[in-house]
Parts: sequence; C-alpha cells; structure tokens
Amino acid sequence: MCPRWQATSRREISKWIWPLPRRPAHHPFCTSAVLRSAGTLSTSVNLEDFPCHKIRNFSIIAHIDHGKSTLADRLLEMTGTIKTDSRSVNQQVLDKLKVERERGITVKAQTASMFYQQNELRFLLNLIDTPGHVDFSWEVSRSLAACQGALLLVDASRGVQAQSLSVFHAARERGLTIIPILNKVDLSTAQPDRVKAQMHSIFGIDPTDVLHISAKTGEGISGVLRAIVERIPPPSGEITGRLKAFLFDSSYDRYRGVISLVSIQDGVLRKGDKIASCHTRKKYEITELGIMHPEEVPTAQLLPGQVGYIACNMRQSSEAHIGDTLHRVGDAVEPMPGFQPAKAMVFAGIYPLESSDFPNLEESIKRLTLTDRSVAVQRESSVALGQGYRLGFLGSLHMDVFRQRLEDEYDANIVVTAPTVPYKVVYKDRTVMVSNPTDFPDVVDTSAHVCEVQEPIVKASIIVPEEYLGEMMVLCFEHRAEDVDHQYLETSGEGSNRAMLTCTLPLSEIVAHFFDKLKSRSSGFASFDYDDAGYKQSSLVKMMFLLNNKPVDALALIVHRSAEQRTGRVWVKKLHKVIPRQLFEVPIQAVVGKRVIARETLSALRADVTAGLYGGHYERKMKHLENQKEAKRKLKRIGRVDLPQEAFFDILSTRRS
Ligand SMILES: Nc1nc2c(ncn2[C@@H]2O[C@H](COP(=O)(O)OP(=O)(O)OP(=O)(O)O)[C@@H](O)[C@H]2O)c(=O)[nH]1
Repeated sequence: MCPRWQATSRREISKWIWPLPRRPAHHPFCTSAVLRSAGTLSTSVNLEDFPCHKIRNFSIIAHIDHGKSTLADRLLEMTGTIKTDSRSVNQQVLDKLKVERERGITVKAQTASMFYQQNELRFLLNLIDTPGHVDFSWEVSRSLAACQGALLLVDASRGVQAQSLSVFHAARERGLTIIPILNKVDLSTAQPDRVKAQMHSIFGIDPTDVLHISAKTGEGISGVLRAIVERIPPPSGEITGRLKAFLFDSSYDRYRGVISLVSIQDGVLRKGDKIASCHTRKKYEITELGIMHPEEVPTAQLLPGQVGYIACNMRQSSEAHIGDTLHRVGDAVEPMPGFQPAKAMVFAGIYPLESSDFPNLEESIKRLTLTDRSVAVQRESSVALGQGYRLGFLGSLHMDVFRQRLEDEYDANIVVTAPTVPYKVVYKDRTVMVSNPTDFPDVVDTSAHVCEVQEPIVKASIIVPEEYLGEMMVLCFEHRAEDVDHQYLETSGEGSNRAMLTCTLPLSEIVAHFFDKLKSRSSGFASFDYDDAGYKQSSLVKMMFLLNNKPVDALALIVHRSAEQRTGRVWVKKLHKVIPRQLFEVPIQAVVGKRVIARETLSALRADVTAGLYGGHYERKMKHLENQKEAKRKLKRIGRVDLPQEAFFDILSTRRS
C-alpha cells in the first residue's frame, strides 16, 4: 500500500473516528448562552437514594406552540434545577440548538432530570420535552418509549388541534398515563370550559382531571408536579435482575464519541462495566455515565427506572441503534421491542455553490448527520451542479431546519434542489425506489417494461372552525384529495364549532406550498397532521428542462400528468426570468418524453461592438458585426449556456418557496 495514502487515510480516520481530541469545558453543540442560562446547580448526585418507587418518567406532548418548552422551563425552575431568570420568562432551556432558539420551535427531544421534594419524600423526575411539528413525530414516539406517563398540553385559547390528536393516540397506544393540562389560561381569549368539553368529547377525558396552568406566569405549576408524582406510575425494574438498558436516543460528541441516552429496565449500570448490544453484538466498556440535569452530570451508577446518558467508546454513530437493548457481556437477555426506523419522506440534492467546496460540504454533512440520525444520506453527482449529496428527510420543515443548521453551524454555501418524494417504479421483474427525478423513466408505458409507477399517499386530517370547512375542501381537491370526509368535533351552541376534515392526499402535494395555503386560506386557524398511508398507482411523468436543447439534470421534476401543462409553463417563465441573456438566442423548453410542453426564448444579448467607432467607417463597422455573428454562431454550435450557480440558486429557491 502506498505509504502516502496510508498516512492520509489514517489522518482522515483519526479526524472522524479515533483517538478523540481533548474535550472542552462545554458541550460543542450548546451555545454558551444556553449553558449560562441553564445554570447547572448540582455536580454530584447519589442515585442510590432513588429506587423505582421514587422515580417518575414522563414526556410533555402537544400540538406545536401549545407551550411544551415553556412548561419544561417552569418545572426545571420550580424544582431548583435551573435558576429562575426574572428577566426572561421564556428561557427555553431545553431548546439547545441555534435553529430552535431562532425559530422558537423544538426539533430535537431533550431529556432533563429533576429532584422534587413532596412532604417527606424526594423524587427523581425525568422529563422529556418533545417537538410538536408533524415532521418530528418519530422523536415523540421514541421519547414515549422511555416513559410511563405524558403531560398532554392543550392551548386554552386555540383548543384541540391536529397534532394534539396524534400525540394523544401515540401515548395511548403505548399505555401511558396521560395528565391532561390546559395551558395559557392567562390569555383573555382562553376558553377553558369549552376546551375541556372538546377534550371530553374527543379524548374521553373527564373535565375534572384537567389541570389549569399558565406556563408563562407559573400559575398552577406546583399542581402539575403533584400530579406527576401522584398519577404517573413508577417504572418497574429489578435491581438484582440482569442488566437491560433501552437505548432511545443518541448524539455525537467529537471528544467522547457516541453519547447514548438510555432507560434502565433491570440491573445496575456502572462505570467500567462491559456491555454488549443485542442489535450489533458489539462489545463496549462504559467510560462515563450520568444524568441530564439538564446538562450532563456524571454519576457512579444508573439504577432500574432511571434515565441517563452513557459514553462507551462507541466510535460510529451508526453503532447506536435507536431501540436497541444493551446488556452485560455474557448475560443472555430478551431484547425489548424496538422502533420502526425513521422513514425519509422528502428527498433533495444538496450541492456546494462552488464545486471546490465539496470536501467541506461532505465533512459538514457527515458531522451534522451524527447528531441527526433520521437523515438518509447518499452521494450523487449532477452534470450541472457537480458532486453533491441526496439527502432524505422526515418532511419539508426537517429539510429546511437541516439546511439552516448546515449554513449556521458549518458556514456552508449550498444549493438545494427541488424536494421530491420517494416513488416506486414497478418493472416487469423488479420494483425500484426513485428519490431522484433523473432516475425516473422517461416514458411510463405499460406495454413496455415499466408496468406502473406508484406515489406515496398520506392520510391527512385538518381541524378548522366550521366557516372555513368549504375552503379547506376546495384546497384539498385542488391537491388531488380522495376519500374526503368530515365530522364536527363539538356541538356547543356558542360561537363557531370546529370540524375535522379527513382525506387521503399524495405526499408530493403537501411538501411544497400546501401548509402555507392552508394557513392563509383559514386565516391561521387550521391545523394539519398526516400519517403514512402507503403507495398508490398514479399517472406521473418526468419533466425535463432544456436550455439551448440540452437537458439540465438538476432541474428535472416528477409531476402528475394533470399538472404538466401548468407546471411546465410556470417553470419555463421562471427560468426565463433568472437566466442571464447570452450572446446567442437560447430556447428554454419543458419537455415530457419527446413532447414540448412549454417554451420561452431568451433573446440574444447584442454587444455593441461598433461603440468605439465614430464617423463613416462603414466597412469597419460591418466587419465587426460579421465577426460578432461568427463568434455567436460558434457559441451556439457548442451549445453551452452560461448558467451561473447563482441563477441555479434563484431557480431552486423559488421552486422551494
Ligand atoms: N400567554 C401565554 N403564552 C404562553 C404560555 N405558554 C407558552 N406561551 C407562549 O407560547 C409560545 C410557544 O411556546 P413554546 O413553549 O415554545 O411551545 P412549544 O409547544 O414548546 O413549541 P414547539 O416545541 O415548537 O412545538 C411562546 O411564545 C410562549 O411564550 C402561557 O401559559 N401563556
């Protein structure tokens, strides 16, 4: 082997894998502001004082913006886990990522352990704050697996919304004890009785069980802590049993490798213990363990029912399989039921704005996907954009958050291609998943070897005041909805009642503009949720865009046949607007198979080659013009359209918006 290659390779490996560099004082993914505001109080904790009956594990679940992170702040403050910051009622301590703080949304579930004294007893409460947006429901479901209870928050002014339903059912399916809570009762628009009646009719919740709080002002928070201890059952587990630790989340620390969050089912886990994974059969040694309080606080051990972090020389994040059971080496244990792996619903190509930046982009993507395990990654190349990656996301918000994190945390200058969903192409002898439009067959002809194409379908539900129901139906039909149905959620005589509209929609119809239209056409009142509903045969075509008769692969689209004319015309017009004029005439065409669907012509830029000539030099003028014509003819023959990357950026960003 070439010694130089060996050296580079080792250097390369050491950058990624081992040995890990010295660890700084702060976790690299937390901003110092977060750490300051978190104000970790305790540095050593003896977990032996907390057997199962003194532990409560719970998640906070709700529709987006109903106040989960604000409630988490108040609980951490009331239990003395963080300092009360009178200047800021909205610390959002558990929203650690910059993108979360900027956008005011949670995208990653976070765990925090708190100590709470009730009467003579001291309890260990393990809280998991979950995201509310439908794209991150995978985070919610795995968080629930580590809990025995859930706080279901409902905004007292907005009432039950679409994701309130989905998270309620997810918690119910797992058999968790649900504590229903009405939040934002301080608002003048709050309608507690009406919302409690909704909760009763939709979830069957007894109105007397519902707690009233304001996570903002702190009203009612002590009642929540009492209810957690009194209503949520403690975890069960045998301290003398064989070690079983359930791995439900992981992150990557470049100094210590993979950090896994585990919930101990049975047995005791200590530093130095030799453990093995049921999934990969690989063996590890625990180098560090502890609880999140809310930052990492090392402890001597983790006991049954406790939730904490472990570092164990795990070098690749793929080794930490979400849903895995860890056990002591040599002990045979029955693995616990795992999770369905995250399923990418939206794919897009990500390319550097400057091709020479590809190595940096590659490194940034590798690092970022170590902290976000739900992204599917595949290398690809495009004639127009060079080397890049095709990434799969859980939804378009997830895609946008990932893009922002690449830009914010890694200073990446990138072009993101139009999002596409994964299609199934059924050939006579095999079925192929296609997540890049260029791989889609040019012609879908049932008499040829492509039997059919199928697209992913979702079961959508929209909750909206009844006066917007008609408008929502129109919107759904515009997006190829089927099986449209509706039901009223309440029957109160006062004010407008709310209805739930359900239908099936092609996933491709909701990845681009659907959510914005839904919000604007319902004046912001509609909430939307969806669930995977499999695949369905569909009449889809591949649309290519030709510039000067040459296809531009990065612009290819898969569209429904009913929308081909409209889409072709719209995009040809947009291309016409953003492509700079060339020295020759450029036809811009949208084609499906051999059919031209739409065309615009970019007129030639006529440089005034005679500008420097004065007076009557007629022959010289003609000569210059002839030379110019010849040069243009040559350029056109070469057929190369000078399309700067910025134009791509414009085209692709307008496609997304
Ligand atoms: N008036 C009032 N506002 C509140 C209350 N609780 C939360 N809010 C506000 O509601 C908004 C959303 O609160 P968050 O805690 O971020 O909501 P969330 O459910 O964590 O949001 P996601 O994580 O994005 O799903 C913020 O502006 C909060 O300040 C409350 O009790 N009263």
